[in-house]
Amino acid sequence: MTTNTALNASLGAATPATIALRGITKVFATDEMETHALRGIDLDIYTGDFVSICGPSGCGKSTLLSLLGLLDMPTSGSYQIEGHEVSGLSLSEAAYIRNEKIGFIFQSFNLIDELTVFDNIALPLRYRRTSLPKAEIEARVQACLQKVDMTHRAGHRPNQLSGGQQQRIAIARALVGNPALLLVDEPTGNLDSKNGDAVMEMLQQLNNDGTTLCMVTHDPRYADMASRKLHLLDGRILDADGSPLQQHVTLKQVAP
Ligand SMILES: Nc1ncnc2c1ncn2[C@@H]1O[C@H](COP(=O)(O)OP(=O)(O)OP(=O)(O)O)[C@@H](O)[C@H]1O
Repeated sequence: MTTNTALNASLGAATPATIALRGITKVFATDEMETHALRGIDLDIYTGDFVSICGPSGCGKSTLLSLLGLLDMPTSGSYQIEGHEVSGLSLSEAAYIRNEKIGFIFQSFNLIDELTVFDNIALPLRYRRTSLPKAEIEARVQACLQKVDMTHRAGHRPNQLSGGQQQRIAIARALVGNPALLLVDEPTGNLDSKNGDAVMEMLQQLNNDGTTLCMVTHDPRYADMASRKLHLLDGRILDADGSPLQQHVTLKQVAP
């Protein structure tokens, strides 16, 4: 612990949020119309949180996840990751931060069938600006394969695996870069209930072990597994569940 950290801890100072959104809006404009997909989102996510995002079709869930993942930029507002403003980054800077800080798990597993399971998981590390030694890549991939209990399938191709197994490989790929935030979009959408439950148990375990998660889901059972539930309607956060356990997640209702 550094001197400053120790001092802050002893003074009970608030830890800065890993993710801090302030007044985030997103407008999609065409010649004919403007769609206000997000209308002022304030949200703090701290290390170790598990946040779920629910809401009806078209309320802005995917848009919010895209902004959090730096796949798109807000129309206005501030977005900080670990204290660094990222809302105005160029495409290449955004790609760099995304690869270093954020892991993605999608409904469709988005694995590459031409590569082995091992190489799929190693891919984010191979795209890093600073290349890692081969031995470190090997060690990290093996550790992630172990986490998802898929070591025995390292040499297989994704299309030789079941859907549940493919999602576990996608989870390993998302984890391999030690992301500050794991963004999860309908992780069980392509799975039967047994495999869906197994994937959710795995995500819950990762969160118990310290991984920070933000997940979009339509399934209320899975949303309830989160430590904090966000409800979106028409581009606004409606309410928080008020759980006393997670008071460090700050949600604000934003006036129209
Ligand atoms: N690229 C785009 N261009 C124009 N409008 C868009 C674009 N992407 C999203 N929208 C609009 O923004 C609003 C929010 O869309 P978004 O995909 O975030 O909703 P969602 O809550 O994820 O919906 P679903 O649950 O159906 O996936 C919708 O009205 C949608 O039509």
